[in-house]
Amino acid sequence: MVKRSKKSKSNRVSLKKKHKIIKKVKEHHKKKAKEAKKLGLNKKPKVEKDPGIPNDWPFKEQELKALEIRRERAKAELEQNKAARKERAKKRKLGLLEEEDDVSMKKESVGEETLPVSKIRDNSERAFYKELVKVIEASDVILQVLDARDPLGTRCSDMEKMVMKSGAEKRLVLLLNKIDLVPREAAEKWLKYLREELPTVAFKCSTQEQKSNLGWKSSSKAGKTGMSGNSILQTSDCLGAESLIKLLKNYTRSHEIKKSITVGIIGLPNVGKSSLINSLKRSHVVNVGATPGLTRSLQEVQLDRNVKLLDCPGVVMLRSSENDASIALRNCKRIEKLEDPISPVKEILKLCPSKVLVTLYKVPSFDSVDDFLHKVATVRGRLKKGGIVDVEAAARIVLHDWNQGKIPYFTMPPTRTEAEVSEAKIVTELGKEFNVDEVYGSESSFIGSLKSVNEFNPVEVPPNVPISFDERMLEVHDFRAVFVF
Ligand SMILES: Nc1nc2c(ncn2[C@@H]2O[C@H](COP(=O)(O)OP(=O)(O)OP(=O)(O)O)[C@@H](O)[C@H]2O)c(=O)[nH]1
Repeated sequence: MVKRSKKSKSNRVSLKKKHKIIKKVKEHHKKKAKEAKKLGLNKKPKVEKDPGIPNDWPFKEQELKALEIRRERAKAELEQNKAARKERAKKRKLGLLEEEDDVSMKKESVGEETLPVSKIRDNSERAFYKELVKVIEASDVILQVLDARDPLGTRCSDMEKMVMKSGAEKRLVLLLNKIDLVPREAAEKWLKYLREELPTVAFKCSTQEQKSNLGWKSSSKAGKTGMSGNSILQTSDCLGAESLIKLLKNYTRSHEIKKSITVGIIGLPNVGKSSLINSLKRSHVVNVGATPGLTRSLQEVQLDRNVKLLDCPGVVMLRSSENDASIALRNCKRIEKLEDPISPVKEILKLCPSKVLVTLYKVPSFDSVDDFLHKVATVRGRLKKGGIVDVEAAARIVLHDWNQGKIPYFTMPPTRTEAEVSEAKIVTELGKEFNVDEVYGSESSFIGSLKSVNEFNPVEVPPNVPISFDERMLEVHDFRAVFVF
């Protein structure tokens, strides 16, 4: 055996000693386990076994059958709920289900009497209408946002009447939004036309995605640097914010007694009300999206010490009896909810030269709306099960493009009749309150730098007439009656 040096500090031991230790530890554990067993310490608690139905019970057979039926029923109910959930999720994905429908489902589950879906939608539209009334009531200045592509078609005469009726001290201002989508000639003519009736400002909302620090393009810079039409169209910055704020400040100053004002923002769905608020606030404070009806209730945003903004939902019951397609083309209905998306596309084909659509969708020439949609569906790969082309999906794509400005179009103001000319008056007093000359002067620079018709060849379409509310809603809600809350 190797003798260990007395100086060595190593812990190495001989194998004999190591095995002896292992053996001892094993014996110790064994002894402990034996003792624990004796005391009953490591016994697992016994699970009470279900004795089941005693064999000698006379009704055992019937009871087993009833049990089986109950089990089957519970299983079927689970399956049913699962299928209903799947169906609802599918509908929600397609945008066919509203929150109210969910509410009705919940009510159904607790056994309450439920309303038909159409009635629920009616009620939701009335709720939006009530929000609109609240916004008008609470505001000093009401900004009606119009889509510059079709300002008359996105004007709502009933909303304007509501403002007029709600008080002599309320002021209505028009805001021509999305000017980046129209040629300079149209923007200028529309501004002149609308300014004959009401103070009107031109605007382009910021379309930036970031949460804060949304850009503003100063109107003076746009003019001085001679920004080309191209750069104006490409910039995602907001244009016209300075002029609008100047206009509001002028109004605040002209009413010395009143230091702060509330500005209600109203307009048809999708004209850009929420985008306007975000652009002014320079951050995403309210939700924005290409879906009409995104804003569902009144929202308050404090712009600064003197100005409070109120965002209003745009969906109200609109008179759609004469032409559903025209409502769809004004971007007032959810495209996913349209029962017939093909009719509005038919209208688009009537308005647009086929050359424009062939180039835009990269399809061969077509001879009918069905042919066009078949070709679009094939090019875009919209196929149903079994490889059948999905014409409706193609129609929805075209409608989206129309509403988002991918199919460029614009309108020109109609010539006023003699009666209208005498009616249309520049409300000089109103103009003074807002000091419009100063404001209009500052915005002319960026209007001048918009693209001209020849530069991007948009399609000129006839302007629509202003839209009204559905009479059914007006019957129920007399304006004065609704103002009493
Ligand atoms: N090109 C362009 N698009 C804009 C402009 N302003 C808004 N949009 C787009 O228009 C769509 C609708 O904007 P929203 O601000 O959600 O419209 P809204 O009026 O609040 O809509 P509702 O909530 O349905 O009442 C969005 O896709 C915006 O990006 C603009 O000045 N130019």
